[in-house]
Order: sequence, then structure tokens, then C-alpha cells
Amino acid sequence: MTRPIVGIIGNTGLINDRYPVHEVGTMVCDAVAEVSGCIPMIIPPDPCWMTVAELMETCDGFLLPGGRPNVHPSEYGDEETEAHGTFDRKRDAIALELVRACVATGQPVFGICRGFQEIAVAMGSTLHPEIRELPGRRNHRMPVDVPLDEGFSNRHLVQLTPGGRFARIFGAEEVETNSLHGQGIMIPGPRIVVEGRTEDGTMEAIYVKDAPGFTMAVQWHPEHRAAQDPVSRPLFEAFGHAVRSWAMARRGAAKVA
Ligand SMILES: N[C@@H](CCC(=O)NCCCC(=O)O)C(=O)O
Repeated sequence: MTRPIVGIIGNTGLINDRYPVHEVGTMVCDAVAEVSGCIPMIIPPDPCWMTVAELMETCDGFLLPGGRPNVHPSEYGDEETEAHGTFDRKRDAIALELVRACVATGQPVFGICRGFQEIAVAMGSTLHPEIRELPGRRNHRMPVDVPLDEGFSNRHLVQLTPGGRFARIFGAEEVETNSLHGQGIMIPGPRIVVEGRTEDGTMEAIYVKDAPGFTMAVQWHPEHRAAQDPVSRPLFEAFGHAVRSWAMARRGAAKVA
């Protein structure tokens, strides 16, 4: 018997500003292992090395975590400008195709921050490169030069659709969350159901309409203190439940721990 495997799409980074690596925050892996009850497996996303079909065969579910580079604007029909910042075209290539494949098959996919934006874009949404420039919007970026725990501390309320999927998971129609992003959804795609917004109108919690599996995504970072946080914990538990159900249906219940 083996636990279900969650493929976590990695980011490209540099150790000591020069040694290239693929990386995922340890708090993301902790949340998948300790709260979702699955094996976290970091995927170096490069379409030269793997196909989405191979990934879907290897893993039972997917987590698209946060990452500094922005989804390339050509993926939603915009021109590249300086405001769009840096990109990761290899992650774009894997993640966007993976989202569409998971939506089609029902294999669970969970999006966090950049991952939320990937699910949105894969399903036809547009993004704004810097939402704080929009009228009435506040700055959703992480405060600079503060200790990590302070940067990941709660900064705003998210109002949820009463009786919706998120409200049912949290047992609440309003939750307090952190905030570490500059971009945001501008126009949601036709199948994107928006169930959570902050008071300034920023979209924070979505899922894909009529998808047969778990497609929930949040613009905040629930991986921070996931085992303790009353909002993060039920979200990662719900994801783990969906991944385990997928694994049992595929491999047979007796083979899944
Ligand atoms: N680039 C997007 C997404 C922001 C995001 O995912 N932030 C987390 C970064 C954590 C990390 O560096 O790994 C935006 O700014 O909107």
C-alpha cells in the first residue's frame, strides 16, 4: 500500500544567485504530507523532459504552488510589457496544459497564488499585471523587509459565496487570509466560478464549473501554518480527500494507504 502522490510543479531558482535549481517551498511539501496525507513529489516543469500525459500517469493529483514569475501575457491575449515582470515559460507550458487535462479528466488540481492564476488563465481568464494600480484596490503584495512569519500573516478578509464550496469547507462565509501577490484576475473565464473576494473586489477563491474533479484555487497562501490554521487545514484536507479518492478509483482501494 502506498500513499497517493501529489506532483508539485516547481519553480526555477538560483542557489547563491548562481546555481540553477528547481524548487518548492518546504511549507508546501509539509502541508501536502502532514495535512493532505499524501507524498509530495516536486516536478521540475520542462516540456523537453516530460509530457503532461506522463505526469498524470505518475501522480494522483497536482498542486500548483506560488512562484514569483508571472504567467506570460500572450497566454491570455495581452502584449508583454515591463509591468509584467519576469516569466517562466517552461512552467507555463506544463502547468496550463496540465490544468486543462485535469479539468477534462477529473484528476485533482489545487492552485495557490501563481497556481490560482494558472488555473484562471488556462480556463480563459485574463490577468492584470499590477492590481494595486486599479481604482479602489489596495496593495496585496507581501510587506518588504519583515520576518517570514510576519510576511505570511493574515492581512485581509475574504467574503465567500454563502452555501458555496469554499464556505462549506471552511464552515464560514468570511475568512481571514494572508496576501502575497501583485497580479490578479481581471476578467474570469466563462467556466471560472468566483466564490471569494476581498472588500476591494479582488478575486481570491475560484473553481472550474462542471469539472468532474477538485479544481479549487486560492490567491492567498494556505500552506503557511497549514496544520494549525483553521482556513488552511480544511482546504488541504479536502484536497487530500480528493486525491485519495482518485488514487483508490485508479489503483483499487486496497493499494492506497
Ligand atoms: N507572480 C504572481 C504570483 C505571486 C506568487 O505566487 N507569489 C508567491 C511567491 C512565492 C515564491 O517566491 O515562491 C503575482 O505576483 O501575482
